[in-house]
Amino acid sequence: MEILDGKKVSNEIKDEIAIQVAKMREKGEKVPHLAAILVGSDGASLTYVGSKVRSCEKVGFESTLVRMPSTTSELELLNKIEELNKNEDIDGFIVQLPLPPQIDTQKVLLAVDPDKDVDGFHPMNFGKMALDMSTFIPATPFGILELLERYNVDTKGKHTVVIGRSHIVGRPMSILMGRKGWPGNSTVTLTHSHTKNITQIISQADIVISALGVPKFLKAEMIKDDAVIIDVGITRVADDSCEKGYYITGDVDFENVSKKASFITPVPGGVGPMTIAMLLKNTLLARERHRSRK
Ligand SMILES: Nc1nc(=O)c2c([nH]1)NC[C@@H]1CN(c3ccc(C(=O)N[C@@H](CCC(=O)O)C(=O)O)cc3)C=[N+]21
Repeated sequence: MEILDGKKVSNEIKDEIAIQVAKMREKGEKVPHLAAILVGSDGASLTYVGSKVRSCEKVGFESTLVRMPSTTSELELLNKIEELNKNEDIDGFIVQLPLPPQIDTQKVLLAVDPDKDVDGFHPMNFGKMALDMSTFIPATPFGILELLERYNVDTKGKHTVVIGRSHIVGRPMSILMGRKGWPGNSTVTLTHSHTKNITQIISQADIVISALGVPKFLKAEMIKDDAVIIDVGITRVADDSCEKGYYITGDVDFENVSKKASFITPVPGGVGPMTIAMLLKNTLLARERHRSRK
């Protein structure tokens, strides 16, 4: 069994990006600028936005964090998005999800200029991704493809079962694994809460991508020998004996499943750090596009 080490690969990617940014600086070029809007102060969002800002500093990007109170109205947020859309110094920005209930998430994601949508959530980018991948691929699916590629995981003709059909992971992942090319050319089953006989379907999978958010949902007896396991689930479990007062766990019962799998991503240290690294890659792409237009 081989660990798909997201922490190691994300650091390699950040080192590669840092070298590119240093060259831009030497040539006196503008360096990439990533902004994030955080509405409210949800613990997990603060952690993730924090690591995004720290990663920007590590690779030499400019970064801007816009904090807005959890009482922010939809109109106030839409106005802020319009401001960032127009701000030529900002190459890409994200609106950290989830948003408070008074704000319509779909409306917000549609308001982001697709040209700055480094999350790849805008329908325009989703459509292009499905066509020819010529644009921002959502960071988590992009990170999974990168891991499969770096570890040379065979996906051609394999049966991939995606568990969970979220807009930001499950649905794009099912399209990307079924596309022409590698990693891809896989036969994909997208499962969800209405899927019948889900355990029977999972038992046939060569590759399982679990993006459910249900701790230890995937048990060893559910998968076949040598399956490739990608754990996207990241759930915080309160535990006072832990330093941070919680520990995080994935959808996969890692200890037992790893005894049967051929490849497996750990949580933490797997898909999570890759999400950050690929967001930086998308921001670099945005900068290169803006520079070539000048
Ligand atoms: N507009 C938007 N874009 C996102 O990409 C986005 C989002 N909203 N909302 C939430 C999800 C989740 N997400 C993660 C990023 C990093 C880790 C990560 O670095 N996890 C570490 C552990 C971090 C910890 O200690 O909790 C790991 O898995 O090793 C996890 C999850 C990005 N998301």
